[in-house]
Amino acid sequence: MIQTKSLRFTYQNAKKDTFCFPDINVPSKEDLLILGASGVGKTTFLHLLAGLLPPKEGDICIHNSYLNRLTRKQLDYFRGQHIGLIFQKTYFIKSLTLLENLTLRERLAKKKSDRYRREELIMHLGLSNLQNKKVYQLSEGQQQRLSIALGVIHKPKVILADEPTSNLDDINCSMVISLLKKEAEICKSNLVIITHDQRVKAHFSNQIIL
Ligand SMILES: Nc1ncnc2c1ncn2[C@@H]1O[C@H](COP(=O)(O)OP(=O)(O)OP(=O)(O)O)[C@@H](O)[C@H]1O
Repeated sequence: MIQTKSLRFTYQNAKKDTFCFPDINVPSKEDLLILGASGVGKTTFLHLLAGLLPPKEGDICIHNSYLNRLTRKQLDYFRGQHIGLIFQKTYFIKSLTLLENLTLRERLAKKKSDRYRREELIMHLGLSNLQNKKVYQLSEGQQQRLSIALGVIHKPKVILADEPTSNLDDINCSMVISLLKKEAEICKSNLVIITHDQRVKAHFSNQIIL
């Protein structure tokens, strides 16, 4: 469950006015697509939901925890445990294998190593025959699927994806959306996607425009 109320944010030293974001209320296991023109503040909003930026005013409540009331340390812990972030560009450790990157992500989330979960995820994402390859040996599309795996390996309560399809052709765009939806279903998570990719609209009934 994700709820925000009267959320406002200003970048330090920025010329732009304060961002005022609409209130959202996403019940457990539901999805939300956030659309909007370039520069309107989509990534900023996503970073607020992830606890990466502190709001100037307002509340962000995720599964009964108010992010704006947590200390920095509590917030880092909460994010590691409960938030799955999928960025447009993911920073892997390219000299490690796909499997080693996943194991490392589990450790950083302070989750128990779960071999079954790793194998399940690798299989769902069609990466089984690549698990021992170094990341630099993977194609762009394979790296994109690994970035989804890294975002959801720890079964987060909320999956936040920033423009996950913008560089993809139509076939890969549909595949990435259905993989994200499937993982959200398995993890019983909320899936929130921000995009200006109009192709994604058809896949989500719950949408807002910033
Ligand atoms: N760290 C920062 N400091 C100051 N201003 C910033 C910072 N990050 C973003 N901005 C500004 O805030 C505005 C919103 O940026 P944001 O990245 O949230 O937009 P967006 O809707 O995600 O855009 P796009 O679709 O192009 O990725 C932009 O005008 C941007 O220049």
